[in-house]
Amino acid sequence: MDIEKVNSMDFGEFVDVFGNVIERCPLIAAAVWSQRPFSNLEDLEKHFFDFIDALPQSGREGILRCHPDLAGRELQQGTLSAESRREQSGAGLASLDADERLRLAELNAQYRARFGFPFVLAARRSHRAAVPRELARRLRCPPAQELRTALAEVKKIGHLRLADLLGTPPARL
Ligand SMILES: NC(=O)NC1=NC(=O)NC1=O
Repeated sequence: MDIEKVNSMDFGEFVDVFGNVIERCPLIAAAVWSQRPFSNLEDLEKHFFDFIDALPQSGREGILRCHPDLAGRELQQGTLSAESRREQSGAGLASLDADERLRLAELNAQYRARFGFPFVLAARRSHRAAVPRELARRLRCPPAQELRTALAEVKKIGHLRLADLLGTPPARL
């Protein structure tokens, strides 16, 4: 899809296509639409990211809270968004054994209890062995730093989803 096609979209089509670039946050696409025309993918992506960066802390934390856990209940129940299911399965998280799943659930619960939002990581840039290791490492970070780290992961996920939608190779993040 080229940027001219994006710029020609009406509101409904734009939100249909880009509404889940940031997981379960169609509001962001709904807001970014009014910034058209976009000069290219980078410009479109910048508007998504600028919207996130301009939110108050409660809004940025809210974006994180819209993310399903990695290898969590939603993956088991098949209620993930298509994008999340592809990303989590691609990282091998759908084929964890019971012990691995339990360990991740425990770490996710500790993380959420400490920070008040779920652990978010760009699964396509990770793999099943690295997830618990990265979660355990980040669990020890100061909250302000961890909020920044988690949002950087949201942007990596958003970048990869936008690159898929526009058919452009993703940057090496
Ligand atoms: N909590 C998460 O990190 N969730 C996710 N990361 C991804 O890359 N896809 C997800 O659903």
